[in-house]
Amino acid sequence: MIYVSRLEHFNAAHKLFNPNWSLAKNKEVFGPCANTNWHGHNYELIVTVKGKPDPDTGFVIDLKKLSTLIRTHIIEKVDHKNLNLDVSFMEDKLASTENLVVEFWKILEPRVREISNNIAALHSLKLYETPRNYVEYFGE
Ligand SMILES: Nc1nc2c(c(=O)[nH]1)N=C([C@H](O)[C@H](O)COP(=O)(O)OP(=O)(O)OP(=O)(O)O)CN2
Repeated sequence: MIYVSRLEHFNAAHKLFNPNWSLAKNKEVFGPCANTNWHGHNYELIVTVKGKPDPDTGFVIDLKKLSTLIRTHIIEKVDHKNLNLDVSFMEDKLASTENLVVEFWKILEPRVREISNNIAALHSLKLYETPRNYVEYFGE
């Protein structure tokens, strides 16, 4: 099994805010991340796909196609956006890195199979919110 990865980038604004709590409790739990007027991050998304190389191409997946897929279905939806206000798949969800990566998985998983003619499968997503904070998701 070979693991093939593509790195993409976006920046976005958000705040961590639980609408069921008071502002004071949100500030206590989330600190500056609950800032009323938002804050921003430069996110890095690493998409890893697994499979066996196609004997005709030597590719598990064409990385150009994978990049186009990620850009079309994820990056264009979130880049230079407010994750709390502008992104339909984050509606009614806390804009944490964990919740983002789960929504990204739901979007990418079936499409990776489709563009690879079922040769490849999504293996993991790694999302950096800051250079020191990241989450990984394997779809379980
Ligand atoms: N489990 C999670 N914890 C936190 C998340 C998250 O998405 N999942 N998010 C945040 C804040 O949004 C943000 O990441 C915090 O930013 P910041 O404190 O600037 O990030 P760093 O830790 O990298 O900065 P330092 O300079 O190292 O303090 C908080 N928690």
